[in-house]
Amino acid sequence: MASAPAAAPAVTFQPGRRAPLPPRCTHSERGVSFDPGSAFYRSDSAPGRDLAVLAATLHRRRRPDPSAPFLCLDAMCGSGVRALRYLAQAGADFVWANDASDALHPVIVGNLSRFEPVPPEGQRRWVVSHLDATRLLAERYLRREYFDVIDVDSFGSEAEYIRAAFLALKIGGLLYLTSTDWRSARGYGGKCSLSSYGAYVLPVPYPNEIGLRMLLGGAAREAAMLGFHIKPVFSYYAYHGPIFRAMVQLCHGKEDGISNYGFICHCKSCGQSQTFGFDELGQISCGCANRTDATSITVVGPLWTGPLHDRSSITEMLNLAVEWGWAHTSENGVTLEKLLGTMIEESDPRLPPGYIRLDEIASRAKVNSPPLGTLIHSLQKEGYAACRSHIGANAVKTNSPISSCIVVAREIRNLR
Ligand SMILES: C[S@@+](CC[C@H](N)C(=O)[O-])C[C@H]1O[C@@H](n2cnc3c(N)ncnc32)[C@H](O)[C@@H]1O
Repeated sequence: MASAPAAAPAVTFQPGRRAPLPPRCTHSERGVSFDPGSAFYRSDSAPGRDLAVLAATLHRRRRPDPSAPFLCLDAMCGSGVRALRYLAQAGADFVWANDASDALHPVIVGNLSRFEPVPPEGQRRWVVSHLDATRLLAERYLRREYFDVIDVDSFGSEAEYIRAAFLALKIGGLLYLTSTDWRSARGYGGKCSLSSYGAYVLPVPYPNEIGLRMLLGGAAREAAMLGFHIKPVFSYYAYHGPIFRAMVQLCHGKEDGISNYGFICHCKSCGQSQTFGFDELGQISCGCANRTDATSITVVGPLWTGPLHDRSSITEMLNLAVEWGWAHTSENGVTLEKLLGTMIEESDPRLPPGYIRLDEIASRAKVNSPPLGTLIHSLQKEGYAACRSHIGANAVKTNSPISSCIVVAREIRNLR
């Protein structure tokens, strides 16, 4: 067991008084019961927590020294549901649950007490604190207490917490980031995204993928400044909210990460998107057969231009979800089998960033929207990579030119 952090405030029991009674169980996620009380809690976010637990569990099993204590830090824990799930489901040996609001203390302690009612002195499996997340993370770093998994589930932008979180993370550890800052992430005002994320973003037809790529780009930049690079485990856009989430692994060496940090160019004329590195900035153009000029091209970035997910990790997460009986059940309308299955397809290295919406294909082809499954199948028969996007419901991810999508859409129309 790693030393239980010395400065931990919070889990105190006054002599002669009982420990806080666990609150009533009003909620349950994958068999773990808790009560959100007055904390901010969204049941819609349960799939995002499922993904975190699956990835954390696999990370615990895969570590070079699996006998070392597995330490998690939930920097903005709300009710403590994630901390509880990291303990109860991901097999964490120790969890630090923090939330700036001390009014949530009885809620968090009550929920974690369910897992271990009274932590024996010196063997605490969990502590609760009420500090600003950046201060907590910086203090852990200064005390050389590093964590295997750090979870930053912020309101709005996550950008200000990333560096402190990386400092408190073990090399090879996982950082789970959340942003609900959808206005700047989607490009509603390039200057807004520039000040928040250091990326100039204007609207393109796949704004929610851009939001994920900005999140990853910020993490890549901060990691590189500290001498590391990131590997995305998964990136997840949730429609409710909307919410952008990404889990990244902190890896040795900075060069690899920066090779996936650049610009995306979208051509309004032909509908295609391409990536460009910093050394290609002067050559940005579409080169499509349509007549293009500067006004037909939108350039966004710098942001993450590499893969959104690690295919082997996602595949193992799906296998684990099947093993645990989580894959086919859904309490919130999202089935992990479908979500992770789509993410596996999205990980095809032949696929460029972005997706093409069916209504855009239909409008260019001057036909009704083709059925998505039929379109994907037809494009694959033509030799293209094509799949659904978990980010855009009525959209296809493909390396085919939009002109081929138009031809295929017309063929489908003629067959009907
Ligand atoms: C989105 S909620 C967390 C929800 C929780 N993680 C869950 O999965 O149910 C964000 C929480 O962060 C807390 N918070 C906001 N700013 C903070 C900060 N700077 N440091 C620590 N906690 C903060 C809020 O009190 C709130 O409970």
